[in-house]
Amino acid sequence: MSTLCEIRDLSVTYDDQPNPALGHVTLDIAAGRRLAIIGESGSGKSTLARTLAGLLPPRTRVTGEIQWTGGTPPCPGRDLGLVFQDPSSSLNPVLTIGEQVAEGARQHVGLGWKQALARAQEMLERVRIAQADQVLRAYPHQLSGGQRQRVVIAAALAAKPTILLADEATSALDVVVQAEIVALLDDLVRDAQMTLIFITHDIALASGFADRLAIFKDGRLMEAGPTASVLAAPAQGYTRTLLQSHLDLTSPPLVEEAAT
Ligand SMILES: Nc1ncnc2c1ncn2[C@@H]1O[C@H](COP(=O)(O)OP(=O)(O)OP(=O)(O)O)[C@@H](O)[C@H]1O
Repeated sequence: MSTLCEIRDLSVTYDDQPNPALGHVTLDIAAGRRLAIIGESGSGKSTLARTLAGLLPPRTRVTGEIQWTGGTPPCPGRDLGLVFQDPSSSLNPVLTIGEQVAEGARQHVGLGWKQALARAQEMLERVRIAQADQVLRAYPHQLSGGQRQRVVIAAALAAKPTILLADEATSALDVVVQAEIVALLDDLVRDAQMTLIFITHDIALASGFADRLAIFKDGRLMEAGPTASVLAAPAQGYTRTLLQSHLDLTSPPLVEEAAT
């Protein structure tokens, strides 16, 4: 298993803030695997995502190191596809779906419009949008929330990035659509052998498909490890609380001992 990136003692403090949003984070991200970054609101998950994508606001103070295999950080949109929580705000209401999905391939791969539109249709088919040829000509408001998020994923994949970073990508969707989108992401990254960084507050959702979990609280990495090890023997009381808060009479236990 090769390493995509080594994060060492990373601290990030926003310009107007006295305290760091992330403090002394050390974490390895394995290439071609699925890492879930888990934490409650304000724990620093999106800050980590922005740092990895090179999208922090100006004057943010960053200390520590991020070493990327290959030396240079990935270019967002080209090497690193981004999917955020709210598909409505990721899509431009006055551009067709085709234009928006094709844009990444045009801008980052240098395809002409005709080829980029063909790539867009291929991507819409890959994210299992029915009648992709017609959807190319549709506008975002003509689609459901789940379809819009599939479109955003298609746009993120249009330049064929090697990393997909999904920040609360399913949180705005209902539970059934959420499960479909997670299954889709899982299939897509397996097929293309991409690295998936899946950010969520939902440990149960993440545990279903991530290879590794990294648990954050108050800007600190509480623990990280293979999903099965973290579930079977959480090292931190906080992780145990997260796991136990997902146990109820209708869901199967995540922790073996909790079943007894
Ligand atoms: N642009 C910003 N300027 C100043 N402070 C910020 C900025 N973005 C985030 N913060 C602060 O940094 C801390 C971490 O926020 P972050 O968004 O990374 O957490 P999160 O775990 O992603 O939370 P959520 O799930 O609510 O998005 C919070 O205290 C937040 O208020």
